[in-house]
Amino acid sequence: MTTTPNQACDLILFGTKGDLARRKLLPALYQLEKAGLLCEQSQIIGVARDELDRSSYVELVKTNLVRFLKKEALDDKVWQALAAKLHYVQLDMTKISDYQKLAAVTEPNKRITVSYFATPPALFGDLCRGLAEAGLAAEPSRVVLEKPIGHDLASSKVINDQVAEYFKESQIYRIDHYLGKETVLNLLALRFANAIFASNWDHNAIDHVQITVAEEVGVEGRWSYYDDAGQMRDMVQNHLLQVLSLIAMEPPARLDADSIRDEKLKVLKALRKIDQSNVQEKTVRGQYSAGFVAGQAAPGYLEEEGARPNSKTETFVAIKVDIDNWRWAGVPFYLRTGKRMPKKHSEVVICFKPQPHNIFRDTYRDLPANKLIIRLQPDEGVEIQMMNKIPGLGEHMRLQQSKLDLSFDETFKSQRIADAYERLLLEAMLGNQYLFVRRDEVEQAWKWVDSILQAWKDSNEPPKAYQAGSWGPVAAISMMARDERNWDE
Ligand SMILES: NC(=O)C1=CN([C@@H]2O[C@H](COP(=O)(O)OP(=O)(O)OC[C@H]3O[C@@H](n4cnc5c(N)ncnc54)[C@H](OP(=O)(O)O)[C@@H]3O)[C@@H](O)[C@H]2O)C=CC1
Ligand SMILES: O=C1O[C@H](COP(=O)(O)O)[C@@H](O)[C@H](O)[C@H]1O
Repeated sequence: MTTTPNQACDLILFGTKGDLARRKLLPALYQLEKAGLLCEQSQIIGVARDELDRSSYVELVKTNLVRFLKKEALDDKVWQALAAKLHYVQLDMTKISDYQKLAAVTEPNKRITVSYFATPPALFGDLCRGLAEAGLAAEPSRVVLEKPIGHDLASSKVINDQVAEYFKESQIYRIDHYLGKETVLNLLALRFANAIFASNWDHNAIDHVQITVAEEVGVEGRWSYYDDAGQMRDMVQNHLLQVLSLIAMEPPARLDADSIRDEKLKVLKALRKIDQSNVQEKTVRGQYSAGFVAGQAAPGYLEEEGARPNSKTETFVAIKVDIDNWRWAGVPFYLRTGKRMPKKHSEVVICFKPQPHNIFRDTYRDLPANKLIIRLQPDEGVEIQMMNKIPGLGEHMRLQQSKLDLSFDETFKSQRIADAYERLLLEAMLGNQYLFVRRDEVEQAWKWVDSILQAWKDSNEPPKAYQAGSWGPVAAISMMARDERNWDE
């Protein structure tokens, strides 16, 4: 796998004035420049509808960077190097003839064209056709597609077909930004570079798994997009199922894109169907009402800016997932994700089975089982909860639950944790597909999710209310309690 920026690219940022480009992509490119990871000959070509000359675009990018570079001032030397790579092309993405304008700045014989679609997916078909007509679709050019790839299986197939008309699968990079997160990538290291876990990673040793992705934010001014999507499409169909797949997959033969993606796909195919017959037992959907988050009053979902009264869109989902294969027989994976929860907090908890025989039973009737806690964000790290003897004479074997805590901050002090988009942009420019999602994965995930969405629709039940600043509806706690378990908090 290549790890140095030895390929010169024409990186075309379609939607360069949009929210994603401003908040994430341009700051990520700045960080790559700062780390010396952009090839000197590369160009970054912003594309939008507005008439702008190059210097106005450069100024605009600078203003954005000053605003969105977290906790750091713009370094003039880095900025100059980045600014030298910037170009701007005005075009209407729905007008195929407009794409010829790209010919003035791109040079596919000299640099690999990497087109990043930071636009609504409804434009992907036009974008592909436009690029093809401008001679920018032939190999080795690549396209990077932002989520959502569709609204359900059928619409996702339409988008994938439109793209496939002009680009081969090996040219297509579907973003799931969770795959670019340091801690999500570390799941591969944790599982496959440590024999201690490899031999304990199945139904013999593990009782159940919990995956929590809690967000403190609400819908952040995106009500109309979000109301159409809901937390299931926005977070579960992509991010949570990708994390679940990495936790549950069989060891891939190699660290290459298709070896990993083949194994993830097998997990997705093994997910037990949830439909009308079991949706009540296996899922909880919630919607936040007004409350307090981090000490601040927070409006309910229906009082957010742009809200439509009576919306039944869910902002919280909990699901008990069964994976019908040999490794995970009888080991439920509990997923939960929601907006306006008490804090931003994402973790995977591997809850091991208790000891088969308790020699401390005279003093400790139930010994707490071991837990492996993988903190995805913030406060990234890995923790093992285990029992220890409290040092001391006299008293007979007093035990205490203690933890081995590997905090990334502490352990890798001098290492900055890169934002997911930095890694993903870099890998796309280098041509490494292993952190991007293959078409069959996306479609399999939709197939599973569609069945739940249909069952919810058929049941016509409104989502259960939970107060902003809480951990979701009581029903999510009851779902665990029915199995005599509880969420790790
Ligand atoms: N924002 C985020 O945090 C995330 C976004 N995404 C996805 O990324 C994509 C972009 O999102 P976001 O940046 O928020 O969206 P925005 O609406 O903020 O930006 C979309 C951009 O596309 C441009 N555009 C739309 N139609 C045309 C057209 N016909 N011709 C030329 N330009 C056009 C818009 O230009 P103009 O300025 O002229 O309107 C705008 O700059 C979406 O698919 C979204 O779901 C995914 C994850 C997170
Ligand atoms: O894709 C999305 O992700 C964000 C959460 O991302 P994170 O990196 O902050 O965990 C979510 O807020 C957004 O609604 C969704 O579209």
